[in-house]
Amino acid sequence: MEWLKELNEQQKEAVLSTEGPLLVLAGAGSGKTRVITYRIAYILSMGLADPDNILAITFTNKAADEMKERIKKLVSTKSFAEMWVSTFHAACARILRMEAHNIGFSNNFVIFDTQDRNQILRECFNKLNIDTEKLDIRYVSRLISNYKNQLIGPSDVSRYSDVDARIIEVYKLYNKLLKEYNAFDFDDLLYYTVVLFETNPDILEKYQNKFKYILVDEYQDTNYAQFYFIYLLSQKHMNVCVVGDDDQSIYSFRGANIKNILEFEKVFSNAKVIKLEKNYRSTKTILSAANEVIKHNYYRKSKMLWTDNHEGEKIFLYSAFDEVNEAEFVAASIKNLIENGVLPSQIGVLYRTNAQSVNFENALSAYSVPYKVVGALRFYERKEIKDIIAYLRLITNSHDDLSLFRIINVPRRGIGNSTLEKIKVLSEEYGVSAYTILLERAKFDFDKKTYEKLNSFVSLIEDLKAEAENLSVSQTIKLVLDRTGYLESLLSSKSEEEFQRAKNIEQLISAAAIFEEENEEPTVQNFLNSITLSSEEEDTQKEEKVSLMTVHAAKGLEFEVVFLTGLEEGLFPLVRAEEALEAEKELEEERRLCYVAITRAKKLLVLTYANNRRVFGRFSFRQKSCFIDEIPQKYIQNIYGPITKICHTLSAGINQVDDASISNLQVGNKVQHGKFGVGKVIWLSDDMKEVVVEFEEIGQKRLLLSYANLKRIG
Ligand SMILES: Nc1ncnc2c1ncn2[C@@H]1O[C@H](COP(=O)(O)OP(=O)(O)OP(=O)(O)O)[C@@H](O)[C@H]1O
Ligand SMILES: [Mg+2]
Repeated sequence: MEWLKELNEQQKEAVLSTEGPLLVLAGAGSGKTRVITYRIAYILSMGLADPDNILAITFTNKAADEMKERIKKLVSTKSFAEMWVSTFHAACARILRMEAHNIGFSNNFVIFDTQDRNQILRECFNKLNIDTEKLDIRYVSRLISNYKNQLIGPSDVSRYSDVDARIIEVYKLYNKLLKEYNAFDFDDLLYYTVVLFETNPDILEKYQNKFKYILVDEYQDTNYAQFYFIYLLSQKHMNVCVVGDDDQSIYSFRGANIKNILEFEKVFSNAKVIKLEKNYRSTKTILSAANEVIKHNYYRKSKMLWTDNHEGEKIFLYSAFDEVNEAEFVAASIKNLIENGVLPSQIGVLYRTNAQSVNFENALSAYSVPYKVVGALRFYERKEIKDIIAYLRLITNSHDDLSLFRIINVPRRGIGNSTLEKIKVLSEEYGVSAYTILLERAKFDFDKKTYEKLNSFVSLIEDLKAEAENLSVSQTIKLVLDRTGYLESLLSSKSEEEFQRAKNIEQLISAAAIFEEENEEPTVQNFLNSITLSSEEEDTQKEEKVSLMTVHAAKGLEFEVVFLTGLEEGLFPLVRAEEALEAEKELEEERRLCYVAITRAKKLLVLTYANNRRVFGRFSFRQKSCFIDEIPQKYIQNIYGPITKICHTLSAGINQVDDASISNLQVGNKVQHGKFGVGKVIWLSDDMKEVVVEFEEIGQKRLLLSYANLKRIG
């Protein structure tokens, strides 16, 4: 285990203290995620447990994949597929796939996403004759979600809060419908897993025995249901290790409860607590700025965080005329950084709200900079993809009415609204699924024409069901496309939009093929499971692209260069400082968000704000964010144009060379660059900061060594 040397003393202690409850409470970039990764590797290497005895929880699916990859690099010859490294949701879905029949669902349930949920809620409002003008669906949606996160069922609500009786009615009906559809929403996955454990002690015991070691990353953002899930599971072996940072708790609006981390020692008596104080990620300047900002929060455990890293460049501050100019500045600067060898994937553009992305998208396109918007326009939420998925869902679970109504007339089959209404009414009257009504269609008085149409729809679905049994996921999708004429109807249209849709479907088939390769049990059902869970974040592409994302989505990530944008009062912080007396807690959460944002940057942090911004199409005058003023002036350098013009300043600030293979680079070495390909070093500056490479394809380029991510290959 040579790699234990890659840990400092405190990290090593956290990795080696495998038995008993452990809390690692530490600031950003101090190696918490590394501790979890190495701890798993250590447990496996020491033979303390098999991969299937481990449950590790990460905040996103992407983080789970990365963690698995890293563990594989540290330990070899183990059956990794058995190891549970996933989000809470995915872990619960996996348990319910095997156990849901114990609580009145069937194991082939479907998972409804947020859109599905709102549609079902609309249905509930209709049925209960509630006016959506008077009661906001999104409000009720959030409320129900909050209840579930706190493990409060419909019949318990009135005990906990003084809530409108209609909301309780909606909650009850909503749950009833989901059960009829044999579906869970995201919150249900946790809620019902806990219900399962509480009502079936033998099943709980089975999983308690199985998971000898439990590890949770980003513990500060767990909600009550998640805490309780971990609590129940860990009661047998008590080997539960959680890592987190109270300063980075940013999901309270989704029910996350910071108490979980602050009271860990109370709940798990004898818990060991380890603090990590050394930051490995950021320059001294960036870390100091982050420390200064977070110091303004009153409700926090004070922490020390220091770094051995270089002073680094000052933090750049750009004051833009308006949001268009801000985006232009960011795009021009990025273009220049990339030309100087910074990999696009090492650049992050962060903003407070999703709506801000559009300006950056436009500007980056204009500068031909490749980018991806992380977390927005989710692939699996596009219409055509949802249509095909609805077919797959219906094939695996014909009681899924939501999917049935989605596609019964897609592509058009001439089944009119009045027929659909009639089917709905009948299914309610008889208390069966809509598909059952279709199967029994002869018993009801559909007119002849409609009857024929229903006939052919049912035989289509029945044929698909029968044939799909022996097919892989991608083959099943192709079968659906073929039999329904879905793709044909898109391709026959000449519009660009339809063409794009066809392209997206192609991508879905590729995604299915990848799924088949990577999974042990690549059934259609497992595929559906995995995509519904990953659609909350989208990052299937691994190409070289600049990342645009909200600060929330950036949690746990790191970039060489971070642009933190829209730093204006009323935007970031989203609450106004002067209203902060009552909104004190909200302002503190905004400040934690700002702390998360700043600490994503390794070498360079660029802050921007606009003096004018169009809000609902109208120009409004903006004031710069109070957070900017919380960073001492000595760390800040105002700049007045794109980073282009001051590239040499930038290079002067970057005197750190990361990669050992590059640190003793010499003229004549062969190197590889992410974008420019293979080349030969023909000049090196005395201070080893700059290098000129003769690339085979594009000729000479002058690069900043610490940014260029060159790999020596000869
Ligand atoms: N002992 C170490 N030696 C060298 N590099 C380290 C060490 N520990 C952590 N790092 C590096 O520091 C960076 C931050 O580590 P990591 O992401 O684990 O921190 P974290 O505490 O989880 O951060 P966050 O709070 O943002 O989630 C990573 O690039 C990691 O590889
Ligand atoms: Mg982390």
